[in-house]
Amino acid sequence: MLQLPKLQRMRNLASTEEAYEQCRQITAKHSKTFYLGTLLMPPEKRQGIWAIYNWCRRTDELVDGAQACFTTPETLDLWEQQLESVFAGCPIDDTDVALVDTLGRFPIEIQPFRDMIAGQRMDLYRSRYETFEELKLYCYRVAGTVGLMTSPVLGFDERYQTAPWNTPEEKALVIEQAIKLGIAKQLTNILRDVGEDAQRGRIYLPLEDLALFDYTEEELLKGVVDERWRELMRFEIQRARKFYTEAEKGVGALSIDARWAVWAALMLYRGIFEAIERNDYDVFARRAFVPKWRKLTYLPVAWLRAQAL
Ligand SMILES: CC(C)=CCC/C(C)=C/CC/C(C)=C/CC/C(C)=C/[C@@H]1[C@@H](COP(=O)(O)OP(=O)(O)O)[C@]1(C)CC/C=C(\C)CC/C=C(\C)CCC=C(C)C
Ligand SMILES: Nc1ncnc2c1ncn2[C@@H]1O[C@H](COP(=O)(O)OP(=O)(O)OP(=O)(O)O)[C@@H](O)[C@H]1O
Ligand SMILES: [Mn+2]
Repeated sequence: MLQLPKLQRMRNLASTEEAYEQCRQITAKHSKTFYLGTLLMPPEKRQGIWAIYNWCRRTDELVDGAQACFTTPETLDLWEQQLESVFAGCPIDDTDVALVDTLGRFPIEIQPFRDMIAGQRMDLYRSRYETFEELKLYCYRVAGTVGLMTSPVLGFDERYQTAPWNTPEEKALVIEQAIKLGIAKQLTNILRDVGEDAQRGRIYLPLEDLALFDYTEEELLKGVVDERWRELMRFEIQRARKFYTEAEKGVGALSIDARWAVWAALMLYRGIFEAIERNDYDVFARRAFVPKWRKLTYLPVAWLRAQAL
């Protein structure tokens, strides 16, 4: 039996406040959009999101970051052991201290975290997706899971909780909508990063879609932008927008003090599609992003949307 190196707990771990500050810095550094979103929610909830964001970022960096070339399946096994330790209340390193504290405050389950690691394992051995169903499983694992991780922190509106129509089926529907928001954002991320991923030999767009528009893998890897490519991108964006539309129905079930943040993060991320369209679908030569001034115009609209159930 392969003996994995034992988890080595760091000696003097950070205090809880120091650990949350480290998580805040990581969130602010890696994602302006999500960081801005967390500032729109109450302190205890934003700290919990920072702790979850940091864990997700560390998980993603294992396969997507600078140390990815050293990452093996055994690395992810060790990372999963560390996760089990955190859920047992035993932090291994500094930022684990923040996640352990968050787990003590909110009813968060471990399975979505395990599922995200399973998604990262897919990135270790897969660089193509034949069908949208295969891609959807990947998107659930790396992004739909984030909706499941964060929903207990965001909380649910009491009117929604006590409403007579709030049947188990209704609750399941809202969970589905949380997952769909994650999938929608991952699909957005995939369309934004087609060029970046192609440079690493990765194509997330389903090959069945490329064939539909008579566009080849080789042309994608070369960054060919023509009418076939634009048609393919319009098709992908249209499908991804449907996931946002579904997810929007669930935002109203969240606590009112978290709805502004989620509406803002939803609109800011979906705004990347308009940036791709403004760039005439050239995601190879130009990174699509929402300029800061435009992000700010979304905030009052997100606030208004957040007032409605
Ligand atoms: C405001 C708020 C609630 C933010 C959530 C922040 C959070 C914990 C995000 C985790 C992001 C992360 C690092 C995941 C690891 C894998 C990964 C990279 C996933 C993709 C994210 C993109 O991150 P980024 O923009 O930094 O990408 P680059 O690395 O720079 O390329 C993903 C696209 C996943 C994002 C998924 C979500 C934020 C889940 C959204 C769902 C909810 C908040 C549930 C809402 C509930 C209902 C009922 C609708
Ligand atoms: N991975 C990246 N590669 C190239 N440029 C990037 C990258 N990430 C951010 N930028 C640049 O940072 C600026 C802001 O982009 P953007 O809003 O996407 O930032 P971000 O932190 O990636 O936000 P989010 O991760 O929430 O999308 C833009 O100029 C964008 O080109
Ligand atoms: Mn980013």
